[in-house]
Amino acid sequence: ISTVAVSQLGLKTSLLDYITKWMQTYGICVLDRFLSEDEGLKILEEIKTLYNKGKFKAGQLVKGRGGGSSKEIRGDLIMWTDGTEPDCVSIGNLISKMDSIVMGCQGKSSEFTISGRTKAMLACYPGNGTQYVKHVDNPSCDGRRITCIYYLNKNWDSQINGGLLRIYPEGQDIVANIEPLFNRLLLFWSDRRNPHEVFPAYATRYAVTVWYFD
Ligand SMILES: O=C(O)CNC(=O)c1n[nH]c2ccccc2c1=O
Ligand SMILES: [Fe+2]
Repeated sequence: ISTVAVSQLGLKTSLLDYITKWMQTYGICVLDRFLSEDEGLKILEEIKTLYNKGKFKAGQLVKGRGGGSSKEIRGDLIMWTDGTEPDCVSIGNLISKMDSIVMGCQGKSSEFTISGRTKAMLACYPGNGTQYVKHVDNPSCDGRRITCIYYLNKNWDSQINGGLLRIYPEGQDIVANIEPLFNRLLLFWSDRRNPHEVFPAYATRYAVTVWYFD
């Protein structure tokens, strides 16, 4: 995570200023077309391959309507990677580009005092009506400051496929409805300022999440 990476990316400070302003004003920032179409497709292919190899494990098991354990429907499925494995090269590239913008915002606002991050969590909602109930990512000051999610879902339409992310910014009577669109990057403060939920998804829904620590 170096400033050299930022300059190599040729990131104009205007992008970093844009991110900082949105994070300060709304606590949420959406960047569309974050990578090139080709890079996005490579990441999607890597994730599908990993998923089809059965490398994802149950993120949360939810009780089916029957209530009994036999009725458990599969919830979201997840896999952790630091992007250095041979079959995660494009995911590794995504992580370093996420690092470049989050670290690039260092010093632009007191809230961006970032000292590290988690590995990347690859998540798949298998499209059987799986949802993620309203929650706060970091309700207990566990150090996570920023949630950074990259979506990979081509031609997604929440009217048909569900899977909308709805954020309820604390103290505001507005909500943010975010479609999990291909090549879209989302950042938001991980703490109580941003309770959020994922509506039931009726098509396979992929995302890559990294949490940044202060
Ligand atoms: O995919 C989204 O749009 C938002 N996603 C979330 O808020 C979210 N938050 N916390 C998690 C913890 C473990 C496994 C999956 C998750 C998860 O999808
Ligand atoms: Fe979350």
